[in-house]
Amino acid sequence: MNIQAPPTAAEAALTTEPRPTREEAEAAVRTLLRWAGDNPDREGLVDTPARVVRSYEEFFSGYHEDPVELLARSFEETDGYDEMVVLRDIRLESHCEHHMVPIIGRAHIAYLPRGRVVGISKLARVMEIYAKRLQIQEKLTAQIANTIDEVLKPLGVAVVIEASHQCMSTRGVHKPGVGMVTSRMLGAFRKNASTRREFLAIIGAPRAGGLEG
Ligand SMILES: Nc1nc2c(ncn2[C@@H]2O[C@H](COP(=O)(O)OP(=O)(O)OP(=O)(O)O)[C@@H](O)[C@H]2O)c(=O)[nH]1
Ligand SMILES: [Zn+2]
Repeated sequence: MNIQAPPTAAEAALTTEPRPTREEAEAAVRTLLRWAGDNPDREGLVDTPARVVRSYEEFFSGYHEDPVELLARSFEETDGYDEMVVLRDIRLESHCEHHMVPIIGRAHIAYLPRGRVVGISKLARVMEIYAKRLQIQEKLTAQIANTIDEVLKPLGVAVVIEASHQCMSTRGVHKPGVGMVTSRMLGAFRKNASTRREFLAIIGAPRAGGLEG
């Protein structure tokens, strides 16, 4: 089952191209090193293309994982627990799709179970899968909420992300300490103001700055 948003025409076109080999990826890093003005053959840089490619495997591992499969295992034995479940302050590390530099912050994920609950680590893992792709924060927020909603079919889902974008702090406009806050509220969290307020009170006020660490 694939319930993710259908790929755009541009994404679909890219996925039909064969994945480059490791050697091709390393050669691309070598080109960037030369373009930056350095000598890729000097001692300190000779292993850098291989290191960068290994880092990319880690940063972008989310393209090879399926968040739907992850959430498939859920539990019914909850003695009728029907209150909000909130995972607060989940460390978030992603990369912006415009500049390929880090987005660092935290996510808060909540849902209102409809009979079934899921292992809490799985909510953080869903976030990880989408975070380990090239992202904009709005899309990341929506993807996490939509996947939980469509697989678990709870009474409601809420996702809030607070993050700082290194493309805004270390380059371009150079504004460190700026926090971007995005949210996606579905079901009861969207329709019912008191449910939303309860969630927002639990996670506390967004903290601008102090997100880079
Ligand atoms: N909405 C949104 N914008 C983002 C996100 N990450 C980066 N951006 C912005 O994407 C925009 C890309 O703008 P461009 O003008 O194409 O690129 P640029 O010339 O590098 O822009 P500057 O960053 O302003 O120097 C910038 O305004 C970034 O701040 C995100 O998660 N969400
Ligand atoms: Zn960026």
